[in-house]
Amino acid sequence: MKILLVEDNLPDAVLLRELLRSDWREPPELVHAIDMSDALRCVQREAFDVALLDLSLPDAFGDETFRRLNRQAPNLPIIALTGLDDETLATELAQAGAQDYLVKGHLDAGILHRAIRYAIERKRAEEKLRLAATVFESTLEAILITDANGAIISVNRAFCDITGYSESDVLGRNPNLLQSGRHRRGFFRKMRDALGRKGQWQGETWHRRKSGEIFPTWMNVSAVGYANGEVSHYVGVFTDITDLKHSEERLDYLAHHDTLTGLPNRLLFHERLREAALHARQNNRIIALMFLDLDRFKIVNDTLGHTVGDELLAAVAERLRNSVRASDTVARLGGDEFAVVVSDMTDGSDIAHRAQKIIDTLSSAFSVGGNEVFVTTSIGITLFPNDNGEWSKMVENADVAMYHAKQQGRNNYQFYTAEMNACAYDQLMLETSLRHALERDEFVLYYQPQIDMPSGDIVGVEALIRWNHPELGLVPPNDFIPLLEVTGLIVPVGEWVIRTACRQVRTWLDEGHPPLTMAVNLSARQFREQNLKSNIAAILAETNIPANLLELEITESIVMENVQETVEILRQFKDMGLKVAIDDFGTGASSLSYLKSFPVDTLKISHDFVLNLPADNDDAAIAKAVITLARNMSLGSVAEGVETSEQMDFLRLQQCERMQGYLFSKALPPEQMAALLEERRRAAAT
Ligand SMILES: Nc1nc2c(ncn2[C@@H]2O[C@@H]3COP(=O)(O)O[C@H]4[C@@H](O)[C@H](n5cnc6c(=O)[nH]c(N)nc65)O[C@@H]4COP(=O)(O)O[C@H]3[C@H]2O)c(=O)[nH]1
Repeated sequence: MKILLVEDNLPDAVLLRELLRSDWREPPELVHAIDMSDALRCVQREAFDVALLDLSLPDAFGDETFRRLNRQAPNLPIIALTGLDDETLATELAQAGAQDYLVKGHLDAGILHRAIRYAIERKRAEEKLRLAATVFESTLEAILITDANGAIISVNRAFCDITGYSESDVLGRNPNLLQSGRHRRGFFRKMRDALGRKGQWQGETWHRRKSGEIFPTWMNVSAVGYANGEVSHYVGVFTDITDLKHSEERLDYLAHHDTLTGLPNRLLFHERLREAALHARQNNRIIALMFLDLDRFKIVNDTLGHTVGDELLAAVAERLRNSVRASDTVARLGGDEFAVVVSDMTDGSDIAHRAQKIIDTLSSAFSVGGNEVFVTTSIGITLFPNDNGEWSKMVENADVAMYHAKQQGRNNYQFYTAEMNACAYDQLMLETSLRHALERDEFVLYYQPQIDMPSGDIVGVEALIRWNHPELGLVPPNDFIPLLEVTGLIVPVGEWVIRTACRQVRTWLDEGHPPLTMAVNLSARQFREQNLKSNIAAILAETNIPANLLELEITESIVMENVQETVEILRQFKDMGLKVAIDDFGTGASSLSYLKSFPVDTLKISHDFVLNLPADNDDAAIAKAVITLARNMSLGSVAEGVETSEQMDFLRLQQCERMQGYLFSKALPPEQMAALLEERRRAAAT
């Protein structure tokens, strides 16, 4: 230990030196200064553990003596020495920072040693406190201290800066005034549990500033306890991590996206594909993966430069993004390779159509860097779960398929399996020619007579479409109606059917035949088409035929799809004066309670039930039930597919009102139907 003794009185100095040397295990090193100037020089030159300072020196007196030395050496513990026992001075000095006040006449070695030890200890403690206070105030982390009950007793400046609350706003209040309301239930319970168990909790929290703004923080809460383990305080320290979050989000975005096109990159693509496959498996859905490679990209890049190449890639990305549904993922896998994940499909029938759409979308010119550039694309397609049990195989399969597409002469798509390729090809061919069928006038309507029972008169006809394909010949409707539905072509074709059928009615009326009901089939899409009613109204006006001669046939399954909407549409038909028949009645699952609310006129018994009449008991029971039901509800009944006189007899016995089938006539082309009507007229006349 090194002590500075500042004493001008030599006998006092000798005495003090004696006292200091006695009883110490290791005698302290003593430096003696005889006045203030000497003392100031000493503290400037070297460091001391403590100073004993006489307050009456030749060049300084009283508290001024202390202040001067303290100013020069603020870290030095100073014990004042004086001959006076002056309480006022002692208090003044203690307030100014002196560690102790000793009266020279009353000193012994023990008192002196104790005073020195305490002075040094106290000074150290004071220093620590001062340091802690400085850290508390100057740190950039917000600090709040609560008592054991959670009432805030202190906050630092950073807390006020970050939260916008002043100290007086929060003193005595609970920290939950910072709560953002953004945490799930249980969050704060977990925090309390951790504090109870470990005395500490840290994690990300959302707080609310005084302004109401919510912000993220990284927070550390510690319980401060007494020796007996009881909690005395809680200390919360948090930093505002808004900026960090932004950079984190930015980094996350960069890690998952391609900077050039803004599309998901390979990493995110894999995540999305995995998610889509998982969802598909759980919900019995199908997903498709398309791999795309631009066919002539390298040439563009090499001849027009990388800047134009980059621009082209960005433009391709944009077109791709616009050609898929928002729920699908378009990703750039690198270079000129892109991928499309088509998710959530009930079947894969439409995927070839989508691939073709992408090819068409990319085939028009791109305007990049002042140039008109054309690119084509080769697409490889694979389906999950069809092609292979594992979704992880999809990338490999799509790659194989894409390679195959390249080999096939580029600008085309190929499925992973050969069967799908063949099927897609046929479908595409059919679809392409279907698109032209209407404008090329290849559709014709055939008419199948409906016979009234028991009179045997023709009271109506059902219009049945045929496609007169230049190479395939007469194509039956079941082969192309589904395709018309998928492509949306059913809407214009359906309109053509209604118009042609109504014109036919007009012609027959004009030719003097008795009015016949014209039954026309409506497909699901047509039935829910917004413009259907206005189109029908326009056609009726145009052909000038009464609405009740037009009977719209809708299958039972269509009717049951959206019952509420169905009732609404049927009511509108009714208001227009149209007739409505439920086709294939008994094959769907319509309940009687629904049937009552449907404003319909006729129930048609499906030929499936007529086929085995009267031998098949089940079919007989169904046919009988439908006819009885129709009669009880004052609806008409029509049996379809009547081929034999046994079938006819059975149905007639059940009082079926109308019949239709090969027994009477097949569906006939217009001229043959006209001839049949003419024949009937002549027969009636004779
Ligand atoms: N085995 C047998 N069959 C008979 C007999 N009598 C008639 N048929 C056939 O049974 C089908 C009756 O039409 P559908 O049940 O409405 O079933 C129709 C209808 O759902 C649909 N369809 C036909 N034309 C159109 C149309 O213009 N628009 C819409 N949306 N669908 C149509 O195509 C389906 C099939 O039509 P088609 O091939 O013309 O077949 C017709 C008809 O030719 C018979 O005695 N025995």
